[in-house]
Amino acid sequence: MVHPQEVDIIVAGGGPAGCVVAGRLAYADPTLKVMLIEGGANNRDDPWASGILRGMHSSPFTLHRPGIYVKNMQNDGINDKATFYTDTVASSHLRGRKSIVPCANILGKEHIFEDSSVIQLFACSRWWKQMYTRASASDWDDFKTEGWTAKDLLPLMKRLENYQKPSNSDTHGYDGPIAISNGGTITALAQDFLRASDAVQAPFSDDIQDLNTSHASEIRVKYINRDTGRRSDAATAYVHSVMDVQTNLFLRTNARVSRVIFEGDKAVGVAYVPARNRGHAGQIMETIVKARKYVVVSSGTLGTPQILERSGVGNAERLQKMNIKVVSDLPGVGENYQDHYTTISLYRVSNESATSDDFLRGDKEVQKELFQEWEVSPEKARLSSNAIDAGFKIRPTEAELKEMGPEFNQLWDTYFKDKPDKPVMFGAIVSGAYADHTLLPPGKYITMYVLLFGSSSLQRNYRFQYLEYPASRGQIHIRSTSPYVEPEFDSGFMNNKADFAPIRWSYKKTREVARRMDAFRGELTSHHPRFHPASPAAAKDIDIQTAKGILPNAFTVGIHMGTWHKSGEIYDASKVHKDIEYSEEDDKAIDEWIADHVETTWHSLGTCAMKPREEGGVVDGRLNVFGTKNLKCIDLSICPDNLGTNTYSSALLVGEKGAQILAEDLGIKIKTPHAPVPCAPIPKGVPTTQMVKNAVTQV
Ligand SMILES: Cc1cc2nc3c(=O)[nH]c(=O)nc-3n(C[C@H](O)[C@H](O)[C@H](O)COP(=O)(O)OP(=O)(O)OC[C@H]3O[C@@H](n4cnc5c(N)ncnc54)[C@H](O)[C@@H]3O)c2cc1C
Repeated sequence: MVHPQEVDIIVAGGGPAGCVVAGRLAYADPTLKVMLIEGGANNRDDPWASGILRGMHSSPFTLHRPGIYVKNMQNDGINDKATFYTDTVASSHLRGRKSIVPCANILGKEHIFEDSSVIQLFACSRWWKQMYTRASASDWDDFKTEGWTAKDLLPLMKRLENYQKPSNSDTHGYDGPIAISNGGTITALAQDFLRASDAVQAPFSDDIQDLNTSHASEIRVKYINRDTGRRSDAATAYVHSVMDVQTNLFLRTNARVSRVIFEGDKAVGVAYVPARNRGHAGQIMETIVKARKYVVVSSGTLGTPQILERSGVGNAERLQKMNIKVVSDLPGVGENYQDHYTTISLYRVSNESATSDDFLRGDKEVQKELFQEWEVSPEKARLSSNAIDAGFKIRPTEAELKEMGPEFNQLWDTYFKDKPDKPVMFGAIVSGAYADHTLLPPGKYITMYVLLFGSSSLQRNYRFQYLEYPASRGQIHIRSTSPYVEPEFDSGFMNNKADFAPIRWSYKKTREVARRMDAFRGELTSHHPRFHPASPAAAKDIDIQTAKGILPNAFTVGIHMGTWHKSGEIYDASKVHKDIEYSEEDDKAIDEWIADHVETTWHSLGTCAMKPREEGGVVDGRLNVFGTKNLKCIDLSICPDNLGTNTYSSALLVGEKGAQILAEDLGIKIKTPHAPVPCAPIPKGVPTTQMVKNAVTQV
């Protein structure tokens, strides 16, 4: 079908929030013409976008299979499912290193990763993209905006979920389009992790995503449909579902929105360009689409401010330097960038442990077995999970707080202390090495993945932090009117020395958990701090007995670097572990390791903040861009404050809230339940893209 040149609503950007807005509005009113314009490819029928629907017989790698996610994270110059934003500014505390923030570039954005729901960890966006966590109630209350408290938002949180796990909490929804479950098989290592977590005072809970729990462990919950074993992504759930049953939702992919078109201060359409500028002798060839009612910019924390600036909405002085006509002078556009920190450390586990290592290494026999398992019973297959099956949220104890120093304690007192629902750290176990397997010795691994919410540099919209650490605010701005020119990006990453303390704490804490696991067989020394060899804290690698089990016929086990490797102790099931004691020198080694390896967590938010205009705000509580008409921003860029969570659920929620607001403005009603989500099982010979839930039974 030829797309119309004029519609009622244009949604620019098909990440999770954009998919929700476009799908909800189009389904609410079949007479409303909605166009969704996405810079990346369509995830439907892409065998490598984990999370999509696809014929089951075309390739052993067809992937809506959550276990394949890592491939979408490769920064190899070929993978175009992600955009990699590199800091323009090197961090003063990372020994001059620049950080990279990946961002999905595909419909449903997952989570090219974390949607970037298609990419999420192992599923959408970042390999973590499949991970379901939710912000604490007080995170939303902290927005201090009418209509945005946790209580206001709870019905919308429920509306988006098809929560498939038993729970005693009444905060979940059960007939929404996004399926949430534990995924397929839960590894034995996850249970081992939970027992060990309990030993470090992080007790088990059946639901730590209830908006209030901040210190407990759980079996991890993911954006995976329990019945089909497939990734549950926003594009499939909200957009493809509507396009299967109605004709008023127009999807344009591989199209980059260059700017919003204004008549005076009224948004009346957008101009877009091809995603790749390879034709027309490099000239910029724009296509214009008109919007009769609204233009919604949903291009994410990194994309939305760039579109606004190219359209004349931003800091007037900055725009005038590029000869851009100013529509609204909003100095807050592109400012207030926030994120989270992440570190990972690798541990050896027993040779009998079930991990994803052989599969990820490319062992053909193992791959065949796992793919076959998925074909036969995807609902319980190992590939119907990202192998991140357990995790915890925690807060530091009094003693730990003391050790973390005065700077962190200042943040604690201001931000965390009186809000007991806020965790400081989220930790999880990956049953396998999240690492390049060509660089690892043979054997079985677990990865301890840490996500840190309690940092000063990245939670910089607290007034005391502004005052105290003005250099640490992140920002993203255009350098040119061309949509093809990379922006100027300063994530503000690790520009505050105080951030080392909580990251150091999180390394020590997860190390104690790993050491208490039954499967623990040592630390992969290359993935730990370089402690002095004589320090009692020095990492110890695999014990000789386990090493011999890996290569029983080898002659070199135990020989290393012209000397003998520092072997770990042989496993002793009855051993009572004492916490490792660290000297000042050990802490220094940890800090150097942090400086070299800490990364952002791809939880970008805040660059078009919802707060009063005089405080640098860009949108009001109804998501209208100040100084314009018929223009809204609906994505995580609108968050004025940080959210202590993997942010996909929040992006979906902001999408639901935005759809609700627009429906009210338009005088229409959101329909629930949403259109039937295309789903498996897919009978042989039936084109999968046409399948909807009801049709399955008719075949
Ligand atoms: C690799 C990775 C893994 C992740 N894993 C998880 C996870 O496991 N769990 C979790 O909760 N969160 C995860 N996240 C975070 C989560 O994906 C994001 O918070 C969420 O996607 C943000 O949604 P959004 O709608 O605000 O914007 P985005 O997801 O950024 O979507 C914006 C969309 O707009 C498109 N776009 C940008 N500019 C333009 C333009 N000019 N024209 C047209 N289109 C444009 C982009 O291609 C993108 O599809 C992950 C993120 C990444 C990057």
